[in-house]
Amino acid sequence: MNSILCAIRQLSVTYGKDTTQPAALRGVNLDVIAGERLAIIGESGSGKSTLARAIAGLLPEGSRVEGGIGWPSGGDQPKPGRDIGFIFQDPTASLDPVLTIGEQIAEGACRHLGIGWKEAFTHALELLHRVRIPHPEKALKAYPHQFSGGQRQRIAIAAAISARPSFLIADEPTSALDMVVQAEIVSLLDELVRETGMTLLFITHDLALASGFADRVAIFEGGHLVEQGPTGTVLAAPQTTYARSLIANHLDLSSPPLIGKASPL
Ligand SMILES: Nc1ncnc2c1ncn2[C@@H]1O[C@H](COP(=O)(O)OP(=O)(O)OP(=O)(O)O)[C@@H](O)[C@H]1O
Repeated sequence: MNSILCAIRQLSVTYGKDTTQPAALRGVNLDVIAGERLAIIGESGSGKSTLARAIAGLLPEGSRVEGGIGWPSGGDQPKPGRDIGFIFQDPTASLDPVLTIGEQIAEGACRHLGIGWKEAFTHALELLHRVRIPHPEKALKAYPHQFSGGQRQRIAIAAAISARPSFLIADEPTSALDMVVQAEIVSLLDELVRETGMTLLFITHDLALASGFADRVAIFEGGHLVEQGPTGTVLAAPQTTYARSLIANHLDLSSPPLIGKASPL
């Protein structure tokens, strides 16, 4: 049986000092299993990004946290950038416009893998090949504005995995991209995770997208985790009204999964 990478227990998060502010997450209990692909699904404001930030230790100062997040395999809270790679919705915001692509990808490797810049640039070049950026040697010296949105997200993925994290969190990584590019990015992530054995937490509001590759889904509504289970089971026999309505909406739209696996939708 696979081991638990991250054990979330009775986790509640409230932003800011205002005690009248409703909690963004309330009493969440969830295990992330090492090596799995777990999709976090819910509509806007349901607390998905808050969960991701809490796991990565990236909540803003002043956030009130109750309950806890444990890492049963031992050691300290994993470090973002080194142990946890993070991919954001908007690659333009996550890449620095004044640094070359090579510098941005090499930086993580240099800082966390204990290698020098020269070796880190070789590593960056390999990663650019791996995420299939055309003319990688040229791309190393180029700047983010010289690439399309989909290519920028590939570069952001290369930067996120540069320090060889064992846990990758992708927070709506495809929502700023068109459908075809979305499918390419999802299949790239799927491939990278399969090759490296990384654990993937994939946040999306798109159930059809998640159904194509996630092993398990966890559905959030209003800060509560309302349902979780193997993807096929939740889709075939949802237990809550909310999950049923999410699935029904997709059935109405006949929205196909974007990649791979047989779709129960
Ligand atoms: N930095 C912040 N300060 C104050 N409130 C916040 C902050 N970030 C999020 N919130 C609030 O917390 C709640 C949950 O937000 P969160 O971003 O986690 O939801 P989400 O499901 O990821 O939404 P989306 O899909 O739109 O990104 C929302 O009500 C949001 O307004």
